[in-house]
Amino acid sequence: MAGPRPVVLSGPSGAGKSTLLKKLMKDYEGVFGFSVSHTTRNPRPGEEDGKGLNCLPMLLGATLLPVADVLSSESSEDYHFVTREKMQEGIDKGDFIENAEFSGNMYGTSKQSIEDVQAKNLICILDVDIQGVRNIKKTDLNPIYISIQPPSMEILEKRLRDRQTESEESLQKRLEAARIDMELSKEPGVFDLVIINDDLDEAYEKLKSVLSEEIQKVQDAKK
Ligand SMILES: Nc1ncnc2c1ncn2[C@@H]1O[C@H](COP(=O)(O)OP(=O)(O)OP(=O)(O)O)[C@@H](O)[C@H]1O
Ligand SMILES: Nc1nc2c(ncn2[C@@H]2O[C@H](COP(=O)(O)O)[C@@H](O)[C@H]2O)c(=O)[nH]1
Repeated sequence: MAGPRPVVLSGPSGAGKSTLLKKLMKDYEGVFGFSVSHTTRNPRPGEEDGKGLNCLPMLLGATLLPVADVLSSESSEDYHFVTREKMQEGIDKGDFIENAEFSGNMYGTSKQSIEDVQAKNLICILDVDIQGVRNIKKTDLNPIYISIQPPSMEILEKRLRDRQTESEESLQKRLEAARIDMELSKEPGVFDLVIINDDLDEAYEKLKSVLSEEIQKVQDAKK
């Protein structure tokens, strides 16, 4: 039997992808698994190497962190943090389904990260930029494509500044990429759904609604 369809979440940095994802994974434990990407960017405070929310029970078991502490952390979906050399080596070997340069760093989805989630029959979530969306469209992954967009550039900038994770240089690069992303997301047929993340609860309801069929499949399979 075919497993649940994967989900690609895309949209400008700071639009709220991780925030929505964190809620989803908390509300539907054992339904979703995060595809942990590789990146050459430096870890932010609190980010751990190789941690995805699908690893939450293991993480809690290993470190006895209270669930609330883990779920309230800014980073819900950390990366495999690697050097450029290591990343390029993996790309050359064909280990990645897609990879891209974003804001001065390399990012990529390894085939292994998707297989790890799909082996557990979970809905595999990929958080990728617009280049990732384009490249995944050339594969046979067949995900549901969802774009999370901010209400405006001004609000996006405020959210990114308030998050306090970026240097001014990185912030400016992300805003530039956001302008392109916001234009491309308007192209018909690129995304199955574009959600404007203004009111968080409303955006979350829309996200849950578009995923309800796949959620049901996983829940039924567990019965
Ligand atoms: N609807 C909302 N209203 C107000 N603030 C929000 C909303 N959604 C998210 N935020 C805040 O905006 C900031 C950016 O959100 P988040 O980190 O989830 O973005 P992101 O799309 O995952 O970014 P990145 O791609 O850089 O990881 C966070 O500090 C978050 O708390
Ligand atoms: N093409 C890919 N894009 C990715 C991947 N993992 C994350 N991303 C995107 O990068 C930016 C910045 O992320 P941040 O964690 O540094 O804020 C964001 O838009 C993500 O969607 C990936 O594997 N491939």
